[in-house]
Amino acid sequence: MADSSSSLPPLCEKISYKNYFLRAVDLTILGLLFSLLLYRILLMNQNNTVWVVAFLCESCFSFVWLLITCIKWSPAAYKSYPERLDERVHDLPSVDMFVTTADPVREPPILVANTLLSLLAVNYPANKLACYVSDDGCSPLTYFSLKEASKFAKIWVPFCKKYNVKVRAPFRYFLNPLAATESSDQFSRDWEMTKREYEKLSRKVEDATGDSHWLDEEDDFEAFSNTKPNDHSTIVKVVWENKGGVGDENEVPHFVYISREKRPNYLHHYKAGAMNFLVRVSGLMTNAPYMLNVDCDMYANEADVVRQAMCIFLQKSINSNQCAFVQYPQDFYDSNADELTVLQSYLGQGIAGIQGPIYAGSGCFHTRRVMYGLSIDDLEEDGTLSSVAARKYLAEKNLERKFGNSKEMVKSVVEALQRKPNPQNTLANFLEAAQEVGHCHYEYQTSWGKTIGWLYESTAEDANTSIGIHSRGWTSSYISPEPPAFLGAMPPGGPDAMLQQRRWATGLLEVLFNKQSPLIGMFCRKIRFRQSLAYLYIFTWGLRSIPELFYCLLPSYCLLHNSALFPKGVYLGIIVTLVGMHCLYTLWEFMSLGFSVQSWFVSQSFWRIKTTCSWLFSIPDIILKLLGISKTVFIVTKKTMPKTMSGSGSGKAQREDDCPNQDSGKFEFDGSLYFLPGTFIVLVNLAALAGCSVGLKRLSRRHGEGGSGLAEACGSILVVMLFLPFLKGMFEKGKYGIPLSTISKAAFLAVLFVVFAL
Ligand SMILES: O=c1ccn([C@@H]2O[C@H](COP(=O)(O)OP(=O)(O)O[C@H]3O[C@H](CO)[C@@H](O)[C@H](O)[C@H]3O)[C@@H](O)[C@H]2O)c(=O)[nH]1
Ligand SMILES: [Mn+2]
Repeated sequence: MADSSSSLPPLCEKISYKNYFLRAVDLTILGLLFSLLLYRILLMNQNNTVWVVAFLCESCFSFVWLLITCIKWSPAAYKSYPERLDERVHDLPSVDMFVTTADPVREPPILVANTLLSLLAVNYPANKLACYVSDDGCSPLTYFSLKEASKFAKIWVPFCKKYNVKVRAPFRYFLNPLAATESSDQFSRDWEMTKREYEKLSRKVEDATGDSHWLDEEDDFEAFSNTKPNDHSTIVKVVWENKGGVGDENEVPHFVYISREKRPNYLHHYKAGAMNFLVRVSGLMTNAPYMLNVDCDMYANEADVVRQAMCIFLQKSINSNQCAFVQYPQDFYDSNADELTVLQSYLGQGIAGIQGPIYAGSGCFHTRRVMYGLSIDDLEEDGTLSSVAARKYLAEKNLERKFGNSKEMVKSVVEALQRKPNPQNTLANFLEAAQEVGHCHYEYQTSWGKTIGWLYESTAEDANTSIGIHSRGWTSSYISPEPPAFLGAMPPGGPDAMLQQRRWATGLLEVLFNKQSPLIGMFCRKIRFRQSLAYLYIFTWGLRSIPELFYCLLPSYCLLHNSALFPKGVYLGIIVTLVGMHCLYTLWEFMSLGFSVQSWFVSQSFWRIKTTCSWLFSIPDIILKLLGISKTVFIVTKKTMPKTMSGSGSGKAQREDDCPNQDSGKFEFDGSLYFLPGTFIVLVNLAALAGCSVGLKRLSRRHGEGGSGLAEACGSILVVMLFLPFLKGMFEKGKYGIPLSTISKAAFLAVLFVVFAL
């Protein structure tokens, strides 16, 4: 498809950055950590258990830093040139786009509708696109909203394409007032009309939310009567079919709504199960070679997203046949995830320089054939199936056993594996087959979720599927365009964020202990060694809660017990330099991406809070799962439609300025157990500091005799500063205040701790 003559400029370039200064900084920090460990070993027999505990914690931190240094060593990213695509590629490949939603209350249907509209309107021939929305909530309201949205799409899509609108999610676009200067009469008329129509759509959805009369009035909703989210038959609705489309500007791509069968006693595998159903239905209907998937809140913020990804897949010179997926970073329109953005930017680029970024669950283009289980060795140079692979995959018996007992499905898999272009079909012809592949028992004893499609056995289906792909030898690519390609929402600091972090940490630990574990793959699979280390870094997030928790308690324990935590004399310099360098380094990372000092501080604090308060719970979760006592669950994160956005801009500025949040950085609390460890840490450190200011004389007298001193007191102050949201929370009321019950439990534990330490 792509013209490979080398005289033409490339569709994309891989940019590798080698920064020797940063490498030196990473190594210096590592060196300091190792000298600290050495110092502890040398003085081990003169000191007590605290010394050993500190040594163990610091060994964990050093190991993590060693992993980080390896990951960041040779960062890379891709730059694509979508404007060159048309002259180079005569026949663009088709792309199936998937959106998953699961709960009409936690995921407002108007938000899902906006994501859908942004995808339907991307800059790509409409006859090459199809959008499938999977609704695990089986909600007539979601269906109604999406159906109305698809009617509005007939106005919205041509409007976006005619005026080359930048942001194609209407709720975002219409926040900017019409600029009087640059608009023609025709444009303002169209703009006003489109805005009115969007407002009508929003109102309809809002009205329908409170009232379900319309449900009984239309036959179309019959499929939803007497259904429960966890008990209903498969629903497949071809809402809009782009019949005989030629890809012109006024066309709207196909749009199909699906909801797989659910029964109370069946495992449904949450999002991974939904994704596999999406793969099957789209395989039957359109069978595009590439599949984009986004979470329901992550709208396309850049009209060229599909074209940019295709630049990577179609560029011959960069081993495009080996690239399994193209991942865009997850960016957010609220400022609740600055720390995640920074982490993605540095670690993401680092991993991109090894074997390729980790699939993050949203904003990713996958290759259908790879999802059907192919390994890198199954392909010839030119991308066709090798004869061995053809025998292995295309035998009818094998196909049915692996992909399930549907003739149509097997046929579509064969076509996909052989890269046969799909003939233009009428989507409605496949309704029956689509119903069949949505049955609860369809996947029974097949390879779905085991080696094919999105993999089960972890609530972090993204990382789980990702390591599966890299273990089969594939690479992946990372593009981070400006403005960001997709924007979504993150919950603010509080119970929802804790819940989400716990699910991530538990899900990642599940992969560490399943058969995909990087610990096994490192030696016997086609995954690169440093790539395994990158996975190891992420999968061990949950385990890090233990040393972090201990380290937050150590300064206070030492103050109370009057024993030394940190080295004495000139050796104290090791700790001081370490802390200082780490602060400056992370601060630089934040500021060079355009974030403020305050955002850096809030993130440092949030990182401590999430490890000790949320990730900590992933440990009992995983133990209970490994013992077979309980299963892990996927609780959907609550998403809210932002109301207070205005102005325009790009990139980082666009994210923050548009979302002025007076309470940003303010932590929310409730009575859940998540907030007990944090409150306990603050109380214990306050008690130690209070004790030490009362007994200051004792402190200074003992100084130099191996007891605690100023360094331990500073350590304690630092911990309290990092847990500042908790300190504030003790004096606040309402959702910003820590409930009395949590404070009393923490106080009780703190008293025990003090008595134990004295
Ligand atoms: O049973 C379920 C549960 C969830 N979802 C969908 O999965 C997506 C992600 O769920 P969300 O609650 O937004 O989770 P987050 O923690 O915000 O998502 C991150 O983490 C998940 C793994 O834990 C990944 O699947 C996501 O892509 C990634 O953005 C949403 O579109 C949901 O509708 C389903 O379709 N079915
Ligand atoms: Mn989300």
